[in-house]
Amino acid sequence: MAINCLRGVPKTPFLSKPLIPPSLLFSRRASLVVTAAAMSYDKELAAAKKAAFKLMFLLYADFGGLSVLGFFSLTGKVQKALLQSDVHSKSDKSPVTVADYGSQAVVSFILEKELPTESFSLVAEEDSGDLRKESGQETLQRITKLVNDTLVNEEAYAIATLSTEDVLRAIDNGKSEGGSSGRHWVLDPIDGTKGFLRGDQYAIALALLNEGKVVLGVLACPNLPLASIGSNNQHSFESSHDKVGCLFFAKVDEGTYMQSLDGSSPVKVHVSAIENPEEASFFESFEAAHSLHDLSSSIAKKLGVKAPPVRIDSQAKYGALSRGDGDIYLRFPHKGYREKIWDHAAGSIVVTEAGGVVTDAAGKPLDFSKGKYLDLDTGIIVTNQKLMPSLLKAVRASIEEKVSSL
Ligand SMILES: Nc1ncnc2c1ncn2[C@@H]1O[C@H](COP(=O)(O)O)[C@@H](OP(=O)(O)O)[C@H]1O
Ligand SMILES: [Mg+2]
Ligand SMILES: [Mg+2]
Ligand SMILES: [Mg+2]
Repeated sequence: MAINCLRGVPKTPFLSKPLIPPSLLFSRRASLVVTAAAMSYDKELAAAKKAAFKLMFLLYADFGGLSVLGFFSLTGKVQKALLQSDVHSKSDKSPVTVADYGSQAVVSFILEKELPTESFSLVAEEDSGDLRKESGQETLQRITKLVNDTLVNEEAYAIATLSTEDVLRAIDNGKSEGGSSGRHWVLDPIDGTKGFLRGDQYAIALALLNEGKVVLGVLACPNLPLASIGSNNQHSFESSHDKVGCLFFAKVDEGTYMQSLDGSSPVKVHVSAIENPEEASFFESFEAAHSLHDLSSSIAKKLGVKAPPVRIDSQAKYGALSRGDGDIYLRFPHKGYREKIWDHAAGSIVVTEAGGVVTDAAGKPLDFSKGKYLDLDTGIIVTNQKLMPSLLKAVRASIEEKVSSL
């Protein structure tokens, strides 16, 4: 497997925390240390992974013929074809499917059930507006069936079949505005809906914010091969016979891990160690409407990157970068577009905990504390620590050139 990784599972953080020195006892700092030590986010991570794995099994394309999962393989394929045909248009003309709504309802429902003692705040992409209209009733029925089918084996939740009203409520849990205080879950139920519809890459992206900082992220990429997707490997993932389906997870200060669907142990992953830009490769959106491909080309050229861009959808780019499949991710939306936190929260912690750096085009860290939008300068750039200084220089020079040519 061409992945830069060490085998192993995360250590229990409690064991590695230092004892509090007596001089700090009863001080404000001591209480902060205690609070930090108490925040292992183990329960939260387990709940987030449970929801993401459930959706992966439901949505993934193929699993390389593993006999033990043969049943899932067949139903998954049929299920996915049905879900891909069920597409609607939102008010901003972007697509939304029964899978987007269903995934949001399932994640919202599982988090609430798994973490009953915590106050629950969720900032998520979809809302129930269109589903409450007369024209949305048929779609709502299909979403409700999908959610019930997904939760059917959850006897521990002691739930009867969910009604359409239960499903609408679960979707609307995602209406929180987020912000700089308290805890907020951030969810993109299907990131890269266009990739999902094409049979290419997409992700279920779930993160937890605490006091405005991302402290945990889970990125499920049902179509991402376990093997590296390097620059010479731009195939249709649907037709690949390699094993597909990767789940990345990260907690603050504990590194990033990748897990497959076959029940094997998580492996620790790292971003690439490449220092020479000539050997580097870069990722960008498949959709030219989502990122200025000409600006990325100009940056790559200035930097000396020789390989052609690897164009893939969704936060699978962050996942692939976190395991060293590529070295740089460039994202420059067209003028006027405002980035949303759910498009970057999970991906950014997956990359930073794997040793990478995520900033805006001015080199500032992304600020997730301002509500549902990211307030940033021009674009988002991601790479390893070694390449960042020269990348930032190339970004500045290319942007200046672009501005002076207008
Ligand atoms: N004009 C635009 N510019 C930049 N991003 C856009 C965009 N329109 C939509 N997007 C965002 O791009 C995301 C997909 O990113 P990528 O291009 O990396 O696949 C979409 O997520 P959803 O598919 O969850 O709606 C959407 O939030
Ligand atoms: Mg969308
Ligand atoms: Mg998205
Ligand atoms: Mg989405």
